[in-house]
Amino acid sequence: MRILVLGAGAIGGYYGLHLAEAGADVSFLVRDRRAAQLARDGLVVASRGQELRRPVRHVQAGRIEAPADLVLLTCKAYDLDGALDAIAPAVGPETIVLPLLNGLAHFDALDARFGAGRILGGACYIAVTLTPDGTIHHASPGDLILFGPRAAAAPWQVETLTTLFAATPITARSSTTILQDLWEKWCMLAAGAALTCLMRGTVGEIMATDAGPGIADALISECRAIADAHGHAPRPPSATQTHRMLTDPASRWAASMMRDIDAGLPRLEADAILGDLIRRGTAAGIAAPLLTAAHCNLQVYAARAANA
Ligand SMILES: NC(=O)C1=CN([C@@H]2O[C@H](COP(=O)(O)OP(=O)(O)OC[C@H]3O[C@@H](n4cnc5c(N)ncnc54)[C@H](OP(=O)(O)O)[C@@H]3O)[C@@H](O)[C@H]2O)C=CC1
Ligand SMILES: CC(C)(CO)C(=O)C(=O)O
Repeated sequence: MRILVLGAGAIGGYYGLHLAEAGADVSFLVRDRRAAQLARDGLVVASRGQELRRPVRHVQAGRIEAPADLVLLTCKAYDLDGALDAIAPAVGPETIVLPLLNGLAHFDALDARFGAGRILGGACYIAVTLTPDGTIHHASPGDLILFGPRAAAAPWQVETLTTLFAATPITARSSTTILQDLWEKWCMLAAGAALTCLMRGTVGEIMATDAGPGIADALISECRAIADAHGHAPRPPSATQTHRMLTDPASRWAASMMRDIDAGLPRLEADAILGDLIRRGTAAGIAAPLLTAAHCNLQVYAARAANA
Protein backbone atom coordinates (compact mmCIF):
# COMPACT_ATOMS: atom_id res chain seq x y z
CA MET A 1 0.00 0.00 0.00
CA ARG A 2 1.50 3.33 -1.06
CA ILE A 3 1.12 5.80 1.83
CA LEU A 4 1.63 9.54 1.42
CA VAL A 5 1.89 11.53 4.66
CA LEU A 6 1.12 15.23 4.26
CA GLY A 7 3.48 16.91 6.70
CA ALA A 8 6.40 15.49 8.63
CA GLY A 9 5.38 17.40 11.76
CA ALA A 10 4.69 15.95 15.20
CA ILE A 11 1.82 13.63 14.26
CA GLY A 12 2.77 12.82 10.65
CA GLY A 13 6.40 12.28 11.55
CA TYR A 14 5.68 10.10 14.59
CA TYR A 15 3.17 7.73 12.97
CA GLY A 16 4.84 7.86 9.55
CA LEU A 17 8.28 7.01 10.94
CA HIS A 18 6.98 3.97 12.81
CA LEU A 19 5.13 2.76 9.71
CA ALA A 20 8.30 3.20 7.63
CA GLU A 21 10.35 1.37 10.30
CA ALA A 22 7.89 -1.53 10.01
CA GLY A 23 8.53 -1.72 6.27
CA ALA A 24 5.53 0.21 4.93
CA ASP A 25 5.87 2.14 1.66
CA VAL A 26 5.74 5.68 3.12
CA SER A 27 6.59 9.05 1.54
CA PHE A 28 6.24 12.45 3.15
CA LEU A 29 4.87 15.47 1.29
CA VAL A 30 6.72 18.43 2.80
CA ARG A 31 7.64 22.07 2.19
CA ASP A 32 11.12 23.49 1.53
CA ARG A 33 12.42 23.96 5.10
CA ARG A 34 11.32 20.51 6.26
CA ALA A 35 12.62 18.92 3.05
CA ALA A 36 16.07 20.37 3.78
CA GLN A 37 15.97 19.08 7.37
CA LEU A 38 14.90 15.61 6.25
CA ALA A 39 17.59 15.47 3.57
CA ARG A 40 20.24 16.50 6.10
CA ASP A 41 19.21 14.60 9.25
CA GLY A 42 16.57 12.09 8.26
CA LEU A 43 13.40 11.87 10.35
CA VAL A 44 14.16 11.93 14.07
CA VAL A 45 11.78 10.90 16.86
CA ALA A 46 12.73 10.94 20.56
CA SER A 47 10.37 8.54 22.30
CA ARG A 48 10.44 6.52 25.51
CA GLY A 49 14.11 7.31 26.16
CA GLN A 50 15.21 6.27 22.66
CA GLU A 51 16.11 8.20 19.55
CA LEU A 52 14.80 6.79 16.29
CA ARG A 53 16.41 8.22 13.19
CA ARG A 54 16.01 7.09 9.61
CA PRO A 55 16.23 8.49 6.10
CA VAL A 56 12.74 8.82 4.63
CA ARG A 57 11.41 9.39 1.14
CA HIS A 58 10.03 12.87 0.75
CA VAL A 59 8.50 14.85 -2.05
CA GLN A 60 7.41 18.45 -2.52
CA ALA A 61 4.21 19.86 -3.96
CA GLY A 62 4.05 19.68 -7.73
CA ARG A 63 6.32 16.61 -7.86
CA ILE A 64 3.75 13.90 -7.16
CA GLU A 65 3.86 11.40 -9.99
CA ALA A 66 1.20 8.82 -9.08
CA PRO A 67 -1.82 8.53 -6.81
CA ALA A 68 -1.34 7.08 -3.33
CA ASP A 69 -3.50 4.30 -1.90
CA LEU A 70 -3.74 6.14 1.40
CA VAL A 71 -3.05 9.78 2.26
CA LEU A 72 -2.48 10.60 5.93
CA LEU A 73 -3.37 14.25 6.38
CA THR A 74 -1.50 15.68 9.36
CA CYS A 75 -1.40 19.48 8.97
CA LYS A 76 -2.73 21.96 11.50
CA ALA A 77 -6.27 23.23 10.87
CA TYR A 78 -5.06 26.66 9.73
CA ASP A 79 -3.03 25.05 6.92
CA LEU A 80 -5.88 22.92 5.62
CA ASP A 81 -6.62 24.75 2.35
CA GLY A 82 -3.01 24.66 1.15
CA ALA A 83 -2.67 21.06 2.27
CA LEU A 84 -5.69 20.00 0.20
CA ASP A 85 -4.18 21.67 -2.88
CA ALA A 86 -0.90 19.88 -2.18
CA ILE A 87 -2.39 16.37 -1.85
CA ALA A 88 -4.86 16.71 -4.76
CA PRO A 89 -2.48 15.17 -7.37
CA ALA A 90 -2.05 12.15 -5.07
CA VAL A 91 -5.79 11.53 -4.77
CA GLY A 92 -6.82 9.19 -7.59
CA PRO A 93 -10.09 7.28 -8.05
CA GLU A 94 -9.13 4.59 -5.50
CA THR A 95 -7.32 6.78 -2.96
CA ILE A 96 -8.52 6.98 0.64
CA VAL A 97 -7.70 9.97 2.87
CA LEU A 98 -7.23 9.65 6.63
CA PRO A 99 -7.17 13.06 8.35
CA LEU A 100 -5.69 13.10 11.87
CA LEU A 101 -6.55 16.70 12.75
CA ASN A 102 -8.37 17.46 15.98
CA GLY A 103 -12.03 18.50 15.84
CA LEU A 104 -14.46 17.92 12.98
CA ALA A 105 -14.20 21.17 11.02
CA HIS A 106 -11.90 19.70 8.35
CA PHE A 107 -14.47 17.21 7.07
CA ASP A 108 -16.58 19.80 5.23
CA ALA A 109 -13.63 20.93 3.13
CA LEU A 110 -12.36 17.37 2.56
CA ASP A 111 -15.78 16.02 1.61
CA ALA A 112 -16.43 18.90 -0.78
CA ARG A 113 -13.04 18.53 -2.45
CA PHE A 114 -12.65 14.75 -2.73
CA GLY A 115 -16.06 13.20 -1.90
CA ALA A 116 -17.16 12.01 1.56
CA GLY A 117 -16.94 8.31 0.62
CA ARG A 118 -13.16 8.35 0.49
CA ILE A 119 -12.57 10.33 3.72
CA LEU A 120 -12.02 8.22 6.84
CA GLY A 121 -12.14 9.51 10.40
CA GLY A 122 -9.07 9.41 12.62
CA ALA A 123 -8.21 10.45 16.19
CA CYS A 124 -4.89 10.33 18.06
CA TYR A 125 -4.36 10.26 21.81
CA ILE A 126 -0.72 11.28 22.06
CA ALA A 127 1.42 14.28 23.03
CA VAL A 128 4.14 14.92 20.45
CA THR A 129 5.93 18.15 19.56
CA LEU A 130 8.13 19.11 16.61
CA THR A 131 11.04 21.25 17.80
CA PRO A 132 12.76 23.83 15.56
CA ASP A 133 15.78 21.51 15.05
CA GLY A 134 13.41 18.99 13.43
CA THR A 135 13.26 16.45 16.27
CA ILE A 136 9.83 15.11 17.21
CA HIS A 137 9.52 14.68 20.98
CA HIS A 138 7.01 12.14 22.27
CA ALA A 139 5.97 13.15 25.80
CA SER A 140 2.91 11.05 26.63
CA PRO A 141 3.05 7.45 27.86
CA GLY A 142 0.63 6.37 25.12
CA ASP A 143 0.20 6.85 21.38
CA LEU A 144 -3.28 5.48 20.62
CA ILE A 145 -4.59 6.05 17.10
CA LEU A 146 -8.17 5.21 16.09
CA PHE A 147 -9.36 5.18 12.49
CA GLY A 148 -12.33 3.96 10.51
CA PRO A 149 -15.02 4.76 7.97
CA ARG A 150 -17.52 7.48 8.89
CA ALA A 151 -20.49 5.85 7.14
CA ALA A 152 -20.00 3.21 4.47
CA ALA A 153 -18.14 -0.07 4.85
CA ALA A 154 -14.42 0.11 5.48
CA PRO A 155 -12.26 0.20 2.34
CA TRP A 156 -9.41 -2.34 2.05
CA GLN A 157 -6.91 0.31 3.16
CA VAL A 158 -8.30 0.16 6.73
CA GLU A 159 -7.45 -3.51 7.16
CA THR A 160 -4.03 -3.08 5.56
CA LEU A 161 -3.26 -0.12 7.82
CA THR A 162 -4.31 -2.17 10.85
CA THR A 163 -1.90 -4.91 9.79
CA LEU A 164 0.91 -2.42 9.21
CA PHE A 165 0.41 -0.80 12.62
CA ALA A 166 0.46 -4.25 14.24
CA ALA A 167 4.12 -4.49 13.23
CA THR A 168 4.91 -1.22 15.13
CA PRO A 169 4.96 -0.44 18.86
CA ILE A 170 1.97 1.89 18.31
CA THR A 171 -1.42 1.17 19.86
CA ALA A 172 -3.72 1.33 16.84
CA ARG A 173 -7.36 0.31 16.47
CA SER A 174 -9.72 0.35 13.57
CA SER A 175 -13.10 1.61 14.73
CA THR A 176 -16.68 1.15 13.55
CA THR A 177 -17.77 4.15 15.65
CA ILE A 178 -15.23 6.71 14.54
CA LEU A 179 -17.65 9.68 14.54
CA GLN A 180 -18.51 8.98 18.17
CA ASP A 181 -14.79 8.54 18.91
CA LEU A 182 -14.07 11.89 17.27
CA TRP A 183 -16.75 13.68 19.30
CA GLU A 184 -15.39 12.12 22.52
CA LYS A 185 -11.85 13.19 21.73
CA TRP A 186 -13.12 16.65 20.75
CA CYS A 187 -15.09 17.09 24.01
CA MET A 188 -12.03 16.11 26.04
CA LEU A 189 -9.69 18.33 24.07
CA ALA A 190 -12.00 21.36 23.85
CA ALA A 191 -12.65 21.33 27.60
CA GLY A 192 -8.95 20.76 28.32
CA ALA A 193 -7.74 23.38 25.85
CA ALA A 194 -10.27 25.95 27.07
CA LEU A 195 -9.29 25.26 30.69
CA THR A 196 -5.52 25.28 30.32
CA CYS A 197 -5.33 28.08 27.70
CA LEU A 198 -7.77 30.39 29.50
CA MET A 199 -5.91 29.98 32.79
CA ARG A 200 -2.46 29.66 31.13
CA GLY A 201 -1.50 26.74 33.36
CA THR A 202 -1.45 23.01 33.84
CA VAL A 203 -4.41 21.08 35.17
CA GLY A 204 -2.61 20.64 38.52
CA GLU A 205 -1.96 24.37 38.85
CA ILE A 206 -5.58 25.14 38.04
CA MET A 207 -6.91 22.54 40.49
CA ALA A 208 -4.92 24.26 43.24
CA THR A 209 -7.01 27.45 42.85
CA ASP A 210 -10.35 28.21 44.51
CA ALA A 211 -12.44 28.20 41.35
CA GLY A 212 -10.45 25.77 39.18
CA PRO A 213 -12.31 22.52 39.92
CA GLY A 214 -15.70 24.16 39.36
CA ILE A 215 -14.57 25.72 36.08
CA ALA A 216 -13.26 22.35 34.85
CA ASP A 217 -16.62 20.73 35.66
CA ALA A 218 -18.53 23.53 33.94
CA LEU A 219 -16.40 23.29 30.78
CA ILE A 220 -16.87 19.52 30.63
CA SER A 221 -20.64 20.05 30.96
CA GLU A 222 -20.72 22.65 28.18
CA CYS A 223 -18.91 20.31 25.78
CA ARG A 224 -21.10 17.38 26.75
CA ALA A 225 -24.31 19.37 26.20
CA ILE A 226 -23.23 20.33 22.67
CA ALA A 227 -22.17 16.78 21.79
CA ASP A 228 -25.42 15.44 23.24
CA ALA A 229 -27.47 17.87 21.13
CA HIS A 230 -25.75 16.39 18.07
CA GLY A 231 -26.39 12.79 19.15
CA HIS A 232 -22.84 12.11 20.33
CA ALA A 233 -22.75 12.52 24.12
CA PRO A 234 -19.52 10.96 25.42
CA ARG A 235 -20.00 7.36 26.55
CA PRO A 236 -19.30 6.58 30.23
CA PRO A 237 -15.65 5.42 29.85
CA SER A 238 -14.76 8.58 27.94
CA ALA A 239 -16.72 10.84 30.31
CA THR A 240 -14.99 9.28 33.32
CA GLN A 241 -11.55 9.52 31.71
CA THR A 242 -12.07 13.17 30.73
CA HIS A 243 -13.22 14.12 34.21
CA ARG A 244 -10.29 12.31 35.81
CA MET A 245 -7.80 13.90 33.42
CA LEU A 246 -9.09 17.46 33.77
CA THR A 247 -9.50 17.46 37.57
CA ASP A 248 -6.36 15.60 38.69
CA PRO A 249 -4.60 17.80 41.28
CA ALA A 250 -1.24 16.13 40.51
CA SER A 251 -1.48 16.57 36.73
CA ARG A 252 1.21 18.48 34.83
CA TRP A 253 -0.76 18.20 31.58
CA ALA A 254 -1.81 21.10 29.41
CA ALA A 255 -3.41 20.87 25.97
CA SER A 256 -1.15 21.03 22.91
CA MET A 257 -2.68 24.45 22.16
CA MET A 258 -1.32 25.64 25.49
CA ARG A 259 2.06 24.16 24.58
CA ASP A 260 1.83 26.18 21.33
CA ILE A 261 1.19 29.35 23.37
CA ASP A 262 4.16 28.56 25.64
CA ALA A 263 6.30 28.12 22.53
CA GLY A 264 5.15 31.55 21.31
CA LEU A 265 3.58 30.18 18.11
CA PRO A 266 1.60 32.93 16.37
CA ARG A 267 -1.14 30.68 14.99
CA LEU A 268 -3.42 28.40 17.00
CA GLU A 269 -6.19 25.93 16.14
CA ALA A 270 -8.63 27.80 18.37
CA ASP A 271 -11.28 28.22 15.69
CA ALA A 272 -11.32 24.52 14.73
CA ILE A 273 -11.31 23.30 18.32
CA LEU A 274 -13.36 25.92 20.18
CA GLY A 275 -15.00 28.20 17.59
CA ASP A 276 -16.51 25.34 15.60
CA LEU A 277 -17.83 23.65 18.76
CA ILE A 278 -19.38 26.92 19.99
CA ARG A 279 -21.05 27.43 16.59
CA ARG A 280 -22.48 23.89 16.67
CA GLY A 281 -23.78 24.68 20.17
CA THR A 282 -25.39 27.91 19.00
CA ALA A 283 -27.03 26.07 16.09
CA ALA A 284 -28.57 23.65 18.61
CA GLY A 285 -29.65 26.44 21.00
CA ILE A 286 -26.94 25.68 23.57
CA ALA A 287 -25.04 28.51 25.23
CA ALA A 288 -21.41 27.86 26.15
CA PRO A 289 -20.21 30.92 28.08
CA LEU A 290 -16.92 29.48 29.34
CA LEU A 291 -15.93 28.01 25.97
CA THR A 292 -16.81 31.39 24.45
CA ALA A 293 -14.63 33.25 26.98
CA ALA A 294 -11.72 30.91 26.21
CA HIS A 295 -12.17 31.37 22.47
CA CYS A 296 -12.29 35.17 22.88
CA ASN A 297 -9.07 35.01 24.93
CA LEU A 298 -7.34 32.99 22.19
CA GLN A 299 -8.59 35.31 19.44
CA VAL A 300 -6.99 38.22 21.31
CA TYR A 301 -3.74 36.21 21.58
CA ALA A 302 -3.79 35.49 17.83
CA ALA A 303 -4.59 39.10 16.91
CA ARG A 304 -1.71 40.37 19.05
CA ALA A 305 0.65 37.81 17.52
CA ALA A 306 -0.44 38.81 14.01
CA ASN A 307 0.16 42.50 14.76
CA ALA A 308 3.48 42.00 16.55
N1 LIG B 1 0.88 17.13 18.47
C1 LIG B 1 0.01 16.38 19.18
O1 LIG B 1 0.36 15.87 20.27
C2 LIG B 1 -1.37 16.13 18.66
C3 LIG B 1 -1.83 16.80 17.54
N2 LIG B 1 -3.09 16.49 17.06
C4 LIG B 1 -3.60 17.18 15.89
O2 LIG B 1 -2.86 16.77 14.75
C5 LIG B 1 -2.81 17.82 13.79
C6 LIG B 1 -1.34 18.06 13.41
O3 LIG B 1 -0.69 18.56 14.56
P1 LIG B 1 0.89 18.51 14.75
O4 LIG B 1 1.45 17.33 14.08
O5 LIG B 1 1.13 18.71 16.19
O6 LIG B 1 1.34 19.82 13.96
P2 LIG B 1 2.80 20.20 13.44
O7 LIG B 1 2.79 21.68 13.27
O8 LIG B 1 3.85 19.59 14.29
O9 LIG B 1 2.88 19.49 12.02
C7 LIG B 1 2.10 19.88 10.94
C8 LIG B 1 2.97 19.77 9.72
O10 LIG B 1 2.16 19.95 8.58
C9 LIG B 1 2.99 20.55 7.62
N3 LIG B 1 2.22 21.18 6.55
C10 LIG B 1 1.20 22.06 6.64
N4 LIG B 1 0.76 22.41 5.43
C11 LIG B 1 1.54 21.75 4.54
C12 LIG B 1 1.59 21.70 3.12
N5 LIG B 1 0.76 22.42 2.37
N6 LIG B 1 2.53 20.92 2.54
C13 LIG B 1 3.38 20.20 3.29
N7 LIG B 1 3.39 20.19 4.64
C14 LIG B 1 2.47 20.96 5.25
C15 LIG B 1 3.79 21.58 8.38
O11 LIG B 1 4.93 21.86 7.63
P3 LIG B 1 5.85 23.15 7.82
O12 LIG B 1 6.91 22.67 8.76
O13 LIG B 1 6.34 23.40 6.43
O14 LIG B 1 4.99 24.24 8.37
C16 LIG B 1 4.08 20.86 9.68
O15 LIG B 1 5.33 20.25 9.70
C17 LIG B 1 -3.47 19.03 14.44
O16 LIG B 1 -4.81 19.14 14.04
C18 LIG B 1 -3.40 18.70 15.94
O17 LIG B 1 -4.45 19.31 16.70
C19 LIG B 1 -3.86 15.49 17.61
C20 LIG B 1 -3.42 14.82 18.70
C21 LIG B 1 -2.19 15.12 19.37
C1 LIG C 1 -4.54 13.89 23.05
C2 LIG C 1 -4.23 15.30 23.50
C3 LIG C 1 -5.23 15.71 24.53
C4 LIG C 1 -2.84 15.15 24.08
O1 LIG C 1 -2.34 16.23 24.73
C5 LIG C 1 -4.29 16.26 22.33
O2 LIG C 1 -4.79 15.91 21.30
C6 LIG C 1 -3.87 17.67 22.44
O3 LIG C 1 -3.48 18.13 23.50
O4 LIG C 1 -3.97 18.36 21.40
